[in-house]
Amino acid sequence: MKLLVTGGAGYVGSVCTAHLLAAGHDVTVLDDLSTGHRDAVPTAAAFVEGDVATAADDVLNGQGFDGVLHFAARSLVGESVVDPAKYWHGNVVTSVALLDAVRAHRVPRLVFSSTAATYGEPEISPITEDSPTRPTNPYGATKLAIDHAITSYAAASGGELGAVSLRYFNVAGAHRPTDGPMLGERHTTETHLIPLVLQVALGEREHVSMFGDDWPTPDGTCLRDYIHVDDLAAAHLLALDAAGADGGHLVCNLGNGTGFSVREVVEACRRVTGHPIPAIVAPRRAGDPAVLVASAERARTRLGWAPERGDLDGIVADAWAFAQAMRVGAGA
Ligand SMILES: NC(=O)c1ccc[n+]([C@@H]2O[C@H](COP(=O)([O-])OP(=O)(O)OC[C@H]3O[C@@H](n4cnc5c(N)ncnc54)[C@H](O)[C@@H]3O)[C@@H](O)[C@H]2O)c1
Ligand SMILES: O=c1ccn([C@@H]2O[C@H](COP(=O)(O)OP(=O)(O)O[C@H]3O[C@H](CO)[C@@H](O)[C@H](O)[C@H]3O)[C@@H](O)[C@H]2O)c(=O)[nH]1
Repeated sequence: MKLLVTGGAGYVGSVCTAHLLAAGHDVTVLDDLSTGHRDAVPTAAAFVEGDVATAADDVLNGQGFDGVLHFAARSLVGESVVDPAKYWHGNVVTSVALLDAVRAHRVPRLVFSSTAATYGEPEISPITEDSPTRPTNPYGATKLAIDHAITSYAAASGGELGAVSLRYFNVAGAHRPTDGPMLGERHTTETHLIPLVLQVALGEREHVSMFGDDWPTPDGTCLRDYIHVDDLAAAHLLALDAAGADGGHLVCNLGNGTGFSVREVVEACRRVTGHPIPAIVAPRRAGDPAVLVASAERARTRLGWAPERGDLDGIVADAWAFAQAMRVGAGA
């Protein structure tokens, strides 16, 4: 298929681009490099530097694209609380402009990066797609708004547009291609647990802070469902097929269905790196739910997806290999 990948210079988008290319698809990446990296775009992909809000229409015009995978977004929870305009414009306004371009140029498939943050504090665990959606921060609210917009555009298309929203839980790990450099998480402003813990092992920070040890969980630290980025990419390939099948809008969670605590993640990082990784207990982080674990039953039944890389040490080992490769690449 001829595919447009927005945000393909970012963490998840670059790994998915590598998988799409390996599966034989023809990929164009559209990215404004606001948080992404030009050298993360696999060389076999075409690259257009630009803002999705203003450039997507031109890129799609008359080119016969078979599908769009929309990863481009602002995605820092804390930043969304202090600067909501950046999120309502950068995520919602941008995505509506993309939907208009998809409709105008009759692109038949859309796969969207949604998030577990659309659910907010869950009432039951694991979280199914029928759980209440009550986001606790603007980031989650903007992603939920985009999901609603996609539902209405798909419904109004008379079957011309089929869409799948994939609600990722905690994406982690890195991609080891058979050729080319590793692809992984390389955020200038890093807030995610695993890369932060690994920065301690690299000697880039003295300790990791565990945000709260008095949560209602077995060891008092938060539980999250960590999913390997390669498993996530595999789901995108399946979602492309599903989006083309019968129009409409399908929403699927992507996670392993197992929660690991912050303490367990730190211990896994100690095992994998051999570094003692000092950890201190810090106050709770505002907006954090105690437990976020996915039921991915719908992705299994509707997409035929089965994650294969759920082992926490394996996920951390790939993230560690990537972190070390980046350090060597930077001349450290
Ligand atoms: N990483 C996770 O754990 C996680 C979890 C749930 C959902 N998601 C979603 O997955 C997607 C990818 O996340 P990521 O971690 O790879 O983030 P990322 O910041 O690494 O990648 C986002 C990419 O989009 C680009 N971009 C942003 N706004 C743009 C715009 N208006 N026009 C063109 N390019 C633009 C950035 O330059 C970057 O390359 C996001 O939509 C995010 O909300 C991520
Ligand atoms: O220095 C740190 C960083 C994080 N944490 C904790 O580690 C867990 C995971 O945090 P983080 O890696 O920041 O991910 P989340 O806040 O769970 O959010 C991610 O996972 C969500 C789905 O579960 C997605 O919606 C979001 O987009 C994505 O950023 C949380 O309990 C944090 O409180 C710490 O204790 N110390």
